[in-house]
Amino acid sequence: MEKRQALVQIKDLRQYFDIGSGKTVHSLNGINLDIYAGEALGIVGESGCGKSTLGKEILKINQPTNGEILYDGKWVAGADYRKHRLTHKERKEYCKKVQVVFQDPYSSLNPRHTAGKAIMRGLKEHRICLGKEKERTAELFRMVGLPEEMMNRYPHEFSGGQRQRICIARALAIEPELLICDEPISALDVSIQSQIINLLCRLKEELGLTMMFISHDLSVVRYMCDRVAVMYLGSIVEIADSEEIYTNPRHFYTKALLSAVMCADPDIERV
Ligand SMILES: Nc1ncnc2c1ncn2[C@@H]1O[C@H](COP(=O)(O)OP(=O)(O)OP(=O)(O)O)[C@@H](O)[C@H]1O
Repeated sequence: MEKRQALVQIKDLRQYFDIGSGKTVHSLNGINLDIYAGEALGIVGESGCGKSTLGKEILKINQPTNGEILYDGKWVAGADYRKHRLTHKERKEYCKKVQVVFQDPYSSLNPRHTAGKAIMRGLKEHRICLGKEKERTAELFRMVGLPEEMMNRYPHEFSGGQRQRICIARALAIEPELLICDEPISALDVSIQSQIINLLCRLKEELGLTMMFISHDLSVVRYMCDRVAVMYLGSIVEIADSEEIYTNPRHFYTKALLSAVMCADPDIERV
């Protein structure tokens, strides 16, 4: 069978942070990972194992210490950035293809901008629906389950769940191919977490999105994702289809994660 090319190819990615006094944090220790078009890939692992750092590498927020990231077969990020330098246009095109929804919807929104403006800015920046930004914003509001009349409200006038819906609409406004969701429900009230999960599942299907879903909530990942990568101390220790991971975990850390909550071994030196 012909091997399909991944949408995102991550090759030997390392991220070391110099934190002063001669100390270095090894956040990513040689990640090799493929993300396929149309799939929902879960990234799980306990706090501090490098999940968000991995997302930030794909978003080009961090500059990797080693390794590279290819998107659609083309270099987009890596340690060797001098050799591959992206033009402004290429960088902008890439940023359009990959969008993010962060954990805290409140700090993700500018308190001085109405929800409508937050979305219209992105449309204007990327010249999407030129001249019809307002109509498109209203459509995006409806798409995420908010009445369009709410466009003129400010972030503090929304509930946490509604704010996260605005952040999702803002990300989708740019018409991304890959949506990185970094703990999108962990700051929300338990009662509305499932609403946001259902919304993300529906939008993924409707829009044919590829999704990277970062979470420490294993049940949510099982529900949402086709495949799951388990991270431990900056490395991926196991990756498999969701059901396989949950019914037949192979790595000791995956088993531990599933059976209970386990602390990282304090004897393993990270710093
Ligand atoms: N810019 C930075 N400078 C220094 N250290 C950093 C930086 N970013 C991340 N780290 C460190 O890298 C490690 C991994 O952090 P990361 O945020 O990726 O973990 P995580 O798995 O997403 O955790 P959580 O689930 O709590 O969000 C942590 O030890 C963190 O302190």
